[in-house]
Amino acid sequence: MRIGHGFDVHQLTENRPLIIGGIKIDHPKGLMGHSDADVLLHAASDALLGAVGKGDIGKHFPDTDPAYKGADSAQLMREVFTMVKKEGWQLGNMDCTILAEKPKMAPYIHDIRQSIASILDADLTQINVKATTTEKLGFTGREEGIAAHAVVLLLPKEE
Ligand SMILES: Nc1ccn([C@@H]2O[C@H](COP(=O)(O)O)[C@@H](O)[C@H]2O)c(=O)n1
Ligand SMILES: C[C@@]1(CO)OP(=O)(O)OP(=O)(O)OC[C@H]1O
Repeated sequence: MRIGHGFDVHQLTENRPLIIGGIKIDHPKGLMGHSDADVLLHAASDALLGAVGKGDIGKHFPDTDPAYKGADSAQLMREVFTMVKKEGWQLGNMDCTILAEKPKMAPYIHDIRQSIASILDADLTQINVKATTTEKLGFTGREEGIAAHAVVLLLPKEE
């Protein structure tokens, strides 16, 4: 088995949609980035790449490449998971944490889990997503940005 961890941060800004885990969230600000800035899918993709020793998404989809301007992070994660499967691995489970003072993520958690499960061709029970504030402390507490962590366990693919 293999384990991987991913972490990502994006700055909150006006005039951008807020997309987390492939789901559009109702909020006056969105995340800034070269792609759609989906902080959770970036952390999850990095966890998958970490587990198979293949670097991070910035290495595979550089933020200097115009091809990835406005990119759909769900599509990038599908490509990452294809690499994982080619290496002979299947998903065991994934656990994610979103760090955000606002908005309240609870109403979106089920949809986000479903969205990640669909990208990874997984059962809902293999994907856990949770959120925490940082009690108004730090850049997330000041609502300057949102961060996400993800941990993944991979198992050898059955023949
Ligand atoms: N953006 C967030 C942050 C937290 N939650 C939920 O609220 C609970 C309490 O958060 P604390 O930071 O005070 O521990 C947390 O366990 C989450 O269920 C949320 O939905 N959205
Ligand atoms: C997703 C990519 C795509 O160019 O760009 P960003 O949206 O800037 O995201 P980040 O996590 O800063 O870097 C990873 C890049 O691969």
